[in-house]
Amino acid sequence: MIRFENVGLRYGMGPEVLSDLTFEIAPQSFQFLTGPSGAGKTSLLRLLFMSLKPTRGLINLFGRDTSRIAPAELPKLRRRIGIVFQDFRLLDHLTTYENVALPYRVQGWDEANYRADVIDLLKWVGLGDRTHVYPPILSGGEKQRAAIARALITKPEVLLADEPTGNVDPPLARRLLRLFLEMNRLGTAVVVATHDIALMDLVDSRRMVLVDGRMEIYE
Ligand SMILES: Nc1ncnc2c1ncn2[C@@H]1O[C@H](COP(=O)(O)OP(=O)(O)OP(=O)(O)O)[C@@H](O)[C@H]1O
Repeated sequence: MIRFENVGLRYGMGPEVLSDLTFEIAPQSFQFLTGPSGAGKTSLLRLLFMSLKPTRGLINLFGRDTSRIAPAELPKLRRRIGIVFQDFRLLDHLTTYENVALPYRVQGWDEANYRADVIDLLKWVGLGDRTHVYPPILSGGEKQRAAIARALITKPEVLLADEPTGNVDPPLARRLLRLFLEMNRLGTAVVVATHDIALMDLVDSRRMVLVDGRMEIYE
C-alpha cells in the first residue's frame, strides 16, 4: 500500500533529517512511529501525506510513484488518507459537527447521508454534547478528539495521527487508542506517531523507531 525506498529528506540547504528510509506499510496494518523529539516523525507523516517531497529515494503510494503525481490529482488521493495534525487545524468558524462533516461537504454529499454517522462518531469520541460548539470554545483535548473524528469520518484506507493523545488524560488516551484499533479492525491501516511509551505498551504491534533520521523497525 505504501512503500519507501532509500528515502532522504532535507529542508533547504540543511542536513538530512531523514536518511535511507526503506519500509512498507501494509493494508490494514497497525504501527506506532516513535523516536525522540526532533527525530523526524512529523516530517515522515508529511511525506506520507504528500505535503512534502523527498529529496531522494522513491515513495510509492497506492501503487503510484508519488514523484509522478500531478498537483491536480493530490486532493483525490489525499481523500484516501485521514490525518490528525499535531495542531488540529480545525476551522474556527465551523461548529464541531460541521468540522467533522467537512470531508463529506467538500465532496458535495447530501447531509442526510452522513448526519447520523457524524453524530455517532462525535458521541464515540465523547463530544456528543459539544456538536454545536465552535473550536475556540473547546478544550485542547476536545479539539484533539474533533480532529480525530474528522480524520476518521470517511473511513480512510490509511490513518496518520501525529501525537493524537498528547493533550488528553490516560483514560481518554486509552479510549482513543481503542478507537484507532477498532478502525484498524474495520480495515484502515493506522500509523500513530507518539512519545507515549505507556500507550505503546498497551498494544503488541509494530514499532517504527526514528533515531538520528534513520529507522529501526520492531515487528
Ligand atoms: N519546515 C522546516 N524547516 C526546516 N527544518 C525543519 C522544518 N520542519 C522540521 N525541521 C527540522 O527537522 C527535524 C525533524 O523535525 P520533526 O518535526 O519532523 O521531528 P519530530 O520527531 O516530529 O519532533 P517532535 O516529536 O518534537 O514533534 C528537526 O531537526 C526540525 O528542526
